[in-house]
Amino acid sequence: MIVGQKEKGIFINGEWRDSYSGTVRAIINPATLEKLTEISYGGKEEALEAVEEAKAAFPSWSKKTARERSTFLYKAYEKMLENKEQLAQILTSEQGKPLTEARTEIESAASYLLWYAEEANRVYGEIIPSSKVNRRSLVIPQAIGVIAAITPWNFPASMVTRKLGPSLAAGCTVVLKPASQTPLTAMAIVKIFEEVGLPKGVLNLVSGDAKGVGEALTQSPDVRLITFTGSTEVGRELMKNSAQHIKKLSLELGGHAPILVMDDANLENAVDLTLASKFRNCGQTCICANRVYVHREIADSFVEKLAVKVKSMKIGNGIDEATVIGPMIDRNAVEKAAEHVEDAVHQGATIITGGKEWQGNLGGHFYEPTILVDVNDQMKVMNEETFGPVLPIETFDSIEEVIEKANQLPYGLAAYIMTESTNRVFQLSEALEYGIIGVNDVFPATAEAPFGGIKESGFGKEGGKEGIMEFVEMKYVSIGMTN
Ligand SMILES: NC(=O)C1=CN([C@@H]2O[C@H](COP(=O)(O)OP(=O)(O)OC[C@H]3O[C@@H](n4cnc5c(N)ncnc54)[C@H](O)[C@@H]3O)[C@@H](O)[C@H]2O)C=CC1
Ligand SMILES: O=C(O)[C@H](O)CS(=O)(=O)O
Repeated sequence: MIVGQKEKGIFINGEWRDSYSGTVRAIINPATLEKLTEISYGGKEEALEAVEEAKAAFPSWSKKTARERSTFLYKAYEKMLENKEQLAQILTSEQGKPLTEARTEIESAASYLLWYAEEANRVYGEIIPSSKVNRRSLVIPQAIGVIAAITPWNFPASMVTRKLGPSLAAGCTVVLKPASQTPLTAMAIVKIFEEVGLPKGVLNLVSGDAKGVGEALTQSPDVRLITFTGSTEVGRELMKNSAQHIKKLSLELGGHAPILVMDDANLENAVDLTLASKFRNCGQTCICANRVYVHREIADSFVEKLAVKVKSMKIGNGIDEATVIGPMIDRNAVEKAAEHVEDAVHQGATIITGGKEWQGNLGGHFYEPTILVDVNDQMKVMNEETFGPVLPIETFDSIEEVIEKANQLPYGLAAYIMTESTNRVFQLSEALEYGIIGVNDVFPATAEAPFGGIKESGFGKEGGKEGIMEFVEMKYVSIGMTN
């Protein structure tokens, strides 16, 4: 589904708006480079106005009962599923992922609204048994206030609802800034909340210049928390700029996930899971495998089986139901993947398959799915997040060696273990320095579980009972009893 010739990418206090400057931004299909539409595109001025309206809406929204807030989330959940196909078409058109993946993302995104429609009603306070006979001690949960949500282009639906679900459920009001490459999906989700009657000012959207909008959101004392998903570099900048007002943050940043294929792994399963992890969304996910360590004794068989499957994957326009590998988001992304391959080959790596831009006739940003062997730990692909369809495979001999290698980077988002040994499950899960561990599973993200990284992959949780507590202050009330 292609949207109209011009859309409004700014929604403030219940009104879709043009930008003050009249600026518009073209939204491009990464598979064909065709212009989908143009949207009004704001900046600092629009962001500050959105914060003002969110602040004005906060008292009434936060004073609604949890059940009342929950109802809006549940209705939005139902509407997302009713409009799944249209939302998936919009998502694929602007982001590029295969339609099959886009449909799955819409379902996943909706599940976060359902989960927090339920969790809204389970944010409990506490009465603490007092140590003094004439004092009562209470802890009461309260919404933090106005929050800013800044989201990336790789999951334009689920990254939005992972933040809207818990923040709205907690009673916060929101200013949302979607990625400039993929605003249409976020706009469609905001339209759903508008259709279910979310009060004006509770949810505001500002598509616009990242620096200007970012500056407004970090420097406004009225924004009490920024929830951000994106690169570690931008996360670092947001931390610095938020220090002035001691602003709370929740940061889902970059990753460099290792897959550890142990000698006792179910080999067929390990091959299938590695393929699925690495090449989902053309490798443009923060928790996809960025490197594989495979035990030396099974390495040749693992690489051979994997290569056969990689070579069979259909590359093309995501809107084509048969497509498995869609385009990358932009030219820079293709060049980063190519740079990692060129650097690895220069340092002695061997290309088993891929290793070049796809020469299809679609005109977009395509890179062939690539497997590298004979790699070493000095290569860029083994140290920098590739965020593309390139998989370096290194062998190891001992469990001690592979733990050391897996933990040697500053990232700590997700790691995966392929083993049939219960002992190894616990030995490795406890030794690996990551916020998320998948054991014979490479799709750990789910609404009922806390998703988040450690080290330079950020902090804070999205999903689970923990996810809503990011948006709640636990206030201690001490009451003296008069005799
Ligand atoms: N941990 C996670 O879940 C995810 C991490 N990432 C990481 O992000 C990178 C690629 O995704 P991108 O969207 O290009 O990341 P990015 O960090 O450049 O952009 C993410 C969002 O931040 C905004 N932004 C950029 N500079 C900003 C600033 N100075 N102030 C405020 N907002 C700003 C962008 O417009 C976008 O909305 C990769 O390194 C990837 O690993 C991306 C998606 C998910
Ligand atoms: O940003 C991402 O890569 C997502 O977090 C991946 S997932 O959690 O949706 O699987």
